[in-house]
Amino acid sequence: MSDFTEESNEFTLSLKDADPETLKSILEIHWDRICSRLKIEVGEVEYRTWLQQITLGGIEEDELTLYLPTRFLRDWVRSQYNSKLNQLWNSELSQIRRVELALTIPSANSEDSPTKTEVTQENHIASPSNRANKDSTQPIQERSVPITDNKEDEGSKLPLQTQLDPRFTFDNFIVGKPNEFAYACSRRVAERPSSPGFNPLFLYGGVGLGKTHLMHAIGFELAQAGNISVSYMSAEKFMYRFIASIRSQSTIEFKEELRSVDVLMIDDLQFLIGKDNTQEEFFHTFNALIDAGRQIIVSADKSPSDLSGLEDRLRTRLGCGMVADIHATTYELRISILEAKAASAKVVISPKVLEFLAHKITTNVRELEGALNRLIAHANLFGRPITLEATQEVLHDILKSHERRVTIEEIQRKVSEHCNIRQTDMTSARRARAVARPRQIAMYLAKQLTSRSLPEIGRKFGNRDHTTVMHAISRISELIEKDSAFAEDVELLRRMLES
Ligand SMILES: Nc1ncnc2c1ncn2[C@@H]1O[C@H](COP(=O)(O)OP(=O)(O)OP(=O)(O)O)[C@@H](O)[C@H]1O
Repeated sequence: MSDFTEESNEFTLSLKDADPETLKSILEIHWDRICSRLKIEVGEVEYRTWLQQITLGGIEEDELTLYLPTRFLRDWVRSQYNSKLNQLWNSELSQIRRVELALTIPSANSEDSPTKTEVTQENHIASPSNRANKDSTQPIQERSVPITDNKEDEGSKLPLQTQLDPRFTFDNFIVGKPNEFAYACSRRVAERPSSPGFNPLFLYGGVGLGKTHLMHAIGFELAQAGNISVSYMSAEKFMYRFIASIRSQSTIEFKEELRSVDVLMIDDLQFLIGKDNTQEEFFHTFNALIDAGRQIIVSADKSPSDLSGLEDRLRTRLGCGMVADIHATTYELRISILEAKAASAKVVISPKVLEFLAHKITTNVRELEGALNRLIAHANLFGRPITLEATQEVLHDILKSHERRVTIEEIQRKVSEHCNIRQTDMTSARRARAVARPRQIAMYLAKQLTSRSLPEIGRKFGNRDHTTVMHAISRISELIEKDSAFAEDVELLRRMLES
């Protein structure tokens, strides 16, 4: 960092003279700052959908390369964010005059083969999000990322700024079994902050299930109610600001500012695990606010009692108010969320596509939303209807990461459920069409989705001969050819099983 002059926000060292390691660090620092700005400018959801997957490449003369994992993403980023990326890079480093967007894994003969000399492993730098995971256990003093995300030191930037995302309101939060309790508690706090029993409000649950959304919704509701000062920040931001205030000798102002708010919201508290000094500071702030009758809202990925690594006294106090968990989404909730989001984007998407997405992307709502946004953008960009085929093509990379091995038993169960027959009929001797046809479908899918041989499949279906399996496969293939409704049904089953 010695060759970085903070005042001029420019590197005294010429980029072309820098050794690869230094060059890498310089670009990483700037990329971190650009990403922070992009997040604010385009919003968290847009950022995660389109820009998070960008990785930093090398630089040649005045041209910097950024990589994207798929052609579609690259084209989209090129069409929507090219000038923004050029402008941000140029304002960060005036020596960069052009940003080139390329595909991550260039094949030797592809039209996307990089022409730059710098496309080497050595110069291929992970995106800040990837690196953040790796670095999360590193103490702040050892980080190479600057603790400010602006030219000014954060510590001298008080008063605190609250960045609430206007899209995260109660109105567009879809309520279902897994989140109804957390939603009700959040509503209650928004209506009557600092009520006994609800202070602090501790929201917890897995990644991307709506904790931040609910916190912002509470913040908006309270801010709209009038004279209430609300401060929202991630635990990470809290730490950066705290450390920056130490550096700029403005800790007293920082503390006073924090303690003057009516409502303090700290997101992703688990980040403070292992950061003892920041935890201590947070503990004092927490006590001062609660004692003064102010409302505190905290989110984390685990309940207070499971947040091992946080000091006991802090965990105990965090659990003293209302602790509300958000469970993993159910299929029904995912469908409702997709329907609501498609409706608000004023796009008609067939129920089959929504069902497919809800079956396939089960981990978190952020991913589900990102997938839907991508589909909508694709449909708008190319004027093509959103069919199941288009969905699979456009979401290729997302779907791939959700792929898993399917067993013959799962196939039998899913097909039985779908066709309304008993699972035992998959292995029974019954030959009535109502059971024989689903059994044939299951055999066909077993051949498609598993690596089992025909005799093995036969054995799993009540010790049938391999010729019976062969007959089933050819019969189903024939029907798929002839009957498009039947083909669609089998296709839906296949995609559900792959989810
Ligand atoms: N029930 C819901 N209704 C509508 N949108 C939702 C719902 N749950 C989550 N989302 C959306 O999913 C995205 C991710 O939610 P959010 O950022 O609140 O998750 P989180 O639990 O805070 O995740 P993290 O653990 O990563 O901080 C947001 O865009 C949010 O609007």
